[in-house]
Amino acid sequence: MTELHRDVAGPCVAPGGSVVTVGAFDGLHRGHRALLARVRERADVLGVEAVAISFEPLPRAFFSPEPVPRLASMREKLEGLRDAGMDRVLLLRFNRALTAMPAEQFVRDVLVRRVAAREVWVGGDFRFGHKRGGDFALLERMGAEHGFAARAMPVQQIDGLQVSSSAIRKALADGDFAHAGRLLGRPFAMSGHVVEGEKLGRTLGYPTANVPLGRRVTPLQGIFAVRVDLPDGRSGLPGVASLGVRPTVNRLPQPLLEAHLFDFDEEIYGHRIRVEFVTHLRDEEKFDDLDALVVQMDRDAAAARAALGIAPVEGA
Ligand SMILES: Cc1cc2nc3c(=O)[nH]c(=O)nc-3n(C[C@H](O)[C@H](O)[C@H](O)COP(=O)(O)O)c2cc1C
Ligand SMILES: Nc1ncnc2c1ncn2[C@@H]1O[C@H](COP(=O)(O)OP(=O)(O)OP(=O)(O)O)[C@@H](O)[C@H]1O
Repeated sequence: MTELHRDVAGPCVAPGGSVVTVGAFDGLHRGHRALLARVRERADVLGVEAVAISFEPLPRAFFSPEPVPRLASMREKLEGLRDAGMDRVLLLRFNRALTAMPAEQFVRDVLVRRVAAREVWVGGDFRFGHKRGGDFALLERMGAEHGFAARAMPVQQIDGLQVSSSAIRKALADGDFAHAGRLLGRPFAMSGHVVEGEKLGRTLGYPTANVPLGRRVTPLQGIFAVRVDLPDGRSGLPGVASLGVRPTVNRLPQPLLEAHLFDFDEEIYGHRIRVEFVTHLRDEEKFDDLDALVVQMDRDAAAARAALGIAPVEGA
């Protein structure tokens, strides 16, 4: 069981201490996973806890006047950190108080007092604390004083470029799913619970599993060929999905993910599904009427089948 903490007060790890890493960890890309694997490995060698310290909301989103798209929801991040073998996750509230905290105080209060760090692993260019005043050199200096070792993880690169959450957001915004997948080390996907829709989709010939994304700012918009995993273990089910505000029917205040699975006729309300994005087919459009929308949905479904390498429907 991974333990989760949301505040900075008081010690929380076993007396032996911990091997710890710190960062935003949005998307858990190849760089993050290499770092977390090293933390797990070193914690096993020392016989102590493996701890990840992260922040919510994402620091970048806290500071940006523009909405910053997220690669993963908070829940997906926590699941990913657990799957990477973290014994404990400190998910600190990224608020004014935390941004005002000088780097030295973060080291003393959080790394030393709260998680009793024996080793701290970060990427070599990692910055932290008020006005990004803390860097690797500070960790080394303060580690010598407080009895922990600062360790720099070699930067993970693909095609000579540093793997980063920002680079993945950009690749997705450009529709370059292949590049995003290379940086992530797996295809980009979103998970969520299926809720009931207006049931108009089935009258149009395209029943959809509707997955609300809450206030999450998504890095994608449009119509996609997708593969869907169900909680019962069935995976890679082919389909076509729309992620948008549905301007034709009734414009929604928040984007909704809707997936139509091919040759599938089951109730999956309430199930948590994972939608993997394979190809961006087009942007969302406002049609004059539902007939025009259905003509386009037929084209989308055919294009998605082709993109997924499945035979076209007879007579279509
Ligand atoms: C393949 C596909 C393409 C879609 N394209 C658009 C679109 O371009 N514009 C739009 O307003 N809605 C689009 N939608 C959303 C439909 O309007 C929506 O699925 C329909 O209203 C059914 O809603 P319901 O699931 O709440 O019944 C698309 C849906 C699918 C499955
Ligand atoms: N490519 C990488 N190789 C090794 N470590 C990395 C890499 N990218 C990030 N890290 C480290 O992982 C931790 C979490 O990184 P964080 O999510 O804050 O940054 P990021 O992935 O570079 O995202 P952003 O693009 O938003 O800055 C930090 O310690 C960071 O230095």
